[in-house]
Amino acid sequence: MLRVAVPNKGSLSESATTMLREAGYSVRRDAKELVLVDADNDIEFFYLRPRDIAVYVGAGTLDAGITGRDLLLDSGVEAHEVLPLGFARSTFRFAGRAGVAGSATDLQGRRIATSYPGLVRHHLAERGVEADVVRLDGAVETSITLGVADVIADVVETGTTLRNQGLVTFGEPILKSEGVLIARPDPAQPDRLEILRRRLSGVITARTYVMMDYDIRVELVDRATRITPGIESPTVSPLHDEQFVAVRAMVPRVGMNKVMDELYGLGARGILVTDIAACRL
Ligand SMILES: Nc1ncnc2c1ncn2[C@@H]1O[C@H](COP(=O)(O)OP(=O)(O)OP(=O)(O)O)[C@@H](O)[C@H]1O
Ligand SMILES: O=P(O)(O)OC[C@H]1O[C@H](OP(=O)(O)OP(=O)(O)O)[C@H](O)[C@@H]1O
Ligand SMILES: [Mg+2]
Repeated sequence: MLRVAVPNKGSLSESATTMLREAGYSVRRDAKELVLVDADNDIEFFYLRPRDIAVYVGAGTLDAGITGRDLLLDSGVEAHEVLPLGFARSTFRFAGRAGVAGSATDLQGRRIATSYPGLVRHHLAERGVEADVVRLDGAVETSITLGVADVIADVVETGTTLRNQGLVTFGEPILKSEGVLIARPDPAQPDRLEILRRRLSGVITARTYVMMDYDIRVELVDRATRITPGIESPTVSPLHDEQFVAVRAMVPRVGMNKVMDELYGLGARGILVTDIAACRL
């Protein structure tokens, strides 16, 4: 049985659970449930604190887990990203009062508050900067007002929290993060892990693409399929009226209306879009 860690709280939790449900796995119904066996799929889920997940996977106690890229790198454990999952997207950045610093190299001897000391120390060490890293659990943005730090390094999504504290980012982003599936470099059950990876990847594809169908005159089918090339190649089927064919192709959800406009302009009719419930490419 594959043993997999799932975030039980925070920004990753709901999206991770939704993705597992869409991938056909059982998910817990009660937030007090910490372990869930999905016997049908030969998998056992452990609901853990997001920060602890990389630790369990790195130690080999669990085969795989869903966590944030920033949390994985901060932990410094020997586990690697198997699949980026596209949710809980954020950047990890330095911030402070306007003008306090322009880049990481201005931070020599300064106090930096963060919940990700491993990530920050590594970033500074790479640049030969020695600074005083102050580890805090959260609400890091307040630490400057309260006088325990000169700058912070924290997760930024919309930037609202920073703005509310009168802070601005500076320097290059330290990291771009999102939810990721992680595993040991030499997983104990590679075949089972691959099934999990493929199922989650299928959910991402099903969310990213729609299925588009339309009818087009035979002589225009080459031009039409250049607009909708599909993944491998579009399906072209004969119609009862031999002057027309039906075309079916996967199209990126983003921009699908533009594609429909172009097809209609070319003469396609009966253009239909349907959601993809699940897929394996
Ligand atoms: N506002 C946010 N937008 C997107 N991702 C976020 C945000 N805040 C945290 N994250 C991501 O969530 C993960 C952190 O997990 P954590 O449990 O600390 O989440 P959290 O939302 O900060 O939880 P908590 O409510 O306990 O503070 C990291 O991968 C981080 O990048
Ligand atoms: O750029 P924004 O959209 O404002 O989001 C970023 C904020 O969200 C997270 O905080 P969270 O709410 O998890 O609180 P925490 O600091 O206690 O973890 C993160 O630590 C930032 O503070
Ligand atoms: Mg938080």
